[in-house]
Amino acid sequence: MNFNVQISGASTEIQIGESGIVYFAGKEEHKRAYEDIISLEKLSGDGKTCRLHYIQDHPFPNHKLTKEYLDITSEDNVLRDFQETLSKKISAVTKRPRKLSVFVNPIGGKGKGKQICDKEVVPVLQLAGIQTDVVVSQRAYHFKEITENYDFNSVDGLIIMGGDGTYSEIINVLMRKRQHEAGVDFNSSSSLLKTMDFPIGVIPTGSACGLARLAHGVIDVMTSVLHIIRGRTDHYNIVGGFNNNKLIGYGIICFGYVMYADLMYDTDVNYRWMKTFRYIYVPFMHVFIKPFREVEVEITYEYLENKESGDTTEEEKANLQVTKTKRITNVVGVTDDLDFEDRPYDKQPAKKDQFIMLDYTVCGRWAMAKHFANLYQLTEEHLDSVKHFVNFNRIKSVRLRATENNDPSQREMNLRFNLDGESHQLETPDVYIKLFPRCLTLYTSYKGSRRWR
Ligand SMILES: Nc1ncnc2c1ncn2[C@@H]1O[C@H](COP(=O)(O)OP(=O)(O)OP(=O)(O)O)[C@@H](O)[C@H]1O
Repeated sequence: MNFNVQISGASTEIQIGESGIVYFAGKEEHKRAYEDIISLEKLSGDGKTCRLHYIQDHPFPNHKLTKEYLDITSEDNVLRDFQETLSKKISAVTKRPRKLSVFVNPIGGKGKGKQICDKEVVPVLQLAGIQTDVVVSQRAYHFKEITENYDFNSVDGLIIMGGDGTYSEIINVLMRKRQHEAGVDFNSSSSLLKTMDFPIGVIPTGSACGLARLAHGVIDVMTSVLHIIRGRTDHYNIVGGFNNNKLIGYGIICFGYVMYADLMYDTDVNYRWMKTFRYIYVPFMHVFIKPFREVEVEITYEYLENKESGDTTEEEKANLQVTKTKRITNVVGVTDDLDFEDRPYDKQPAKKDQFIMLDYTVCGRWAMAKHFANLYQLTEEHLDSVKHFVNFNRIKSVRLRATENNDPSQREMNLRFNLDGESHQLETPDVYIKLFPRCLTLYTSYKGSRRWR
């Protein structure tokens, strides 16, 4: 089926294909997939001018998606038929959600979450024919309560607007609910978790939005909205933190122990009075002023079984677990097997179900500061250069147990553990972190490298 229209005053034909439309604008042929067509909006009262809103991909280097438009004129009945045909194709060919709940943290980041929701998010979703139910939190941890009680059966998915703290708070409730409904004992680290199929869209309006970057390759509100409109989904890892045979929580982006946990605790509790200046002062204090705290731990890394070989012996399996006792100053882990910046993306090995963890032994202050500055880029070359104090592993679980050979006055501190920026107090200084691969479903069509910058 074809439609005769004018684009920029020139007559042309829009062809309706299986997966998208094809038309000429000037001498150039354009193809637009149905998932990239936001809508055809009527511009003039007589119905003879319409605006085709569509999604434009900018894959490299910024990975952004932008919202563009094209004005089309024709007879009103032609444009009406074209509009109807497009709507039917979009419903039939794409997985565009029909209704979404939008949970907004109004104080995250620069405190603009609600304005961004009203001005940039909801209008574009409406243009794409997606209904929304906007819920704004009134206080800290309000989303825990809201998520417990909200009827998610009435929507196709959930959008979360905020930072990692908000994503983590809500996803933790949803993951527990999902396991509870399926009769899975989530407090047992050996339970096989049920994947959370209910799709979530993350829109970055907080100060740290690692999950949005991982899912979309960029921190950009419009890019996230347009990924949601495309309706495609992908699976992401989570880690479970366990202590004393209980689940502490699920981590969606990172975890930390010793320096990282102390630093986050100071930011949250001891130096909150400094307001935003604490985000500069507390890291500075931990790297340049406070003595590095050493904790002796028994640390058990569990490596991924070599699936390719198929016939792994019992001895080889046992060797996939390595236990060491060492004095560490810091532990930082992320939920994914991130890509290295200095390795071309197409040369990266296929993604495996494992996560990256760094543990540190004592080093000089400048070495640590330089390392943190370089870590942001995550290059193999850099990690090779700091091997003398940073131990890098790709693992599927880790157990960290502070031994009895530690200063008793630091016992309380050794009970601090951090998941996604949230401070937790352990009951015993013994934490087990396990990867649950691809348990989270996020709206995204991004296929590029997974990085933290
Ligand atoms: N209306 C609210 N008032 C106060 N706190 C809230 C409100 N809504 C959510 N919160 C809390 O805000 C915290 C931080 O949110 P989030 O991480 O999304 O934003 P952020 O700007 O990245 O935060 P942070 O400054 O902690 O990095 C969450 O723990 C959440 O419980």
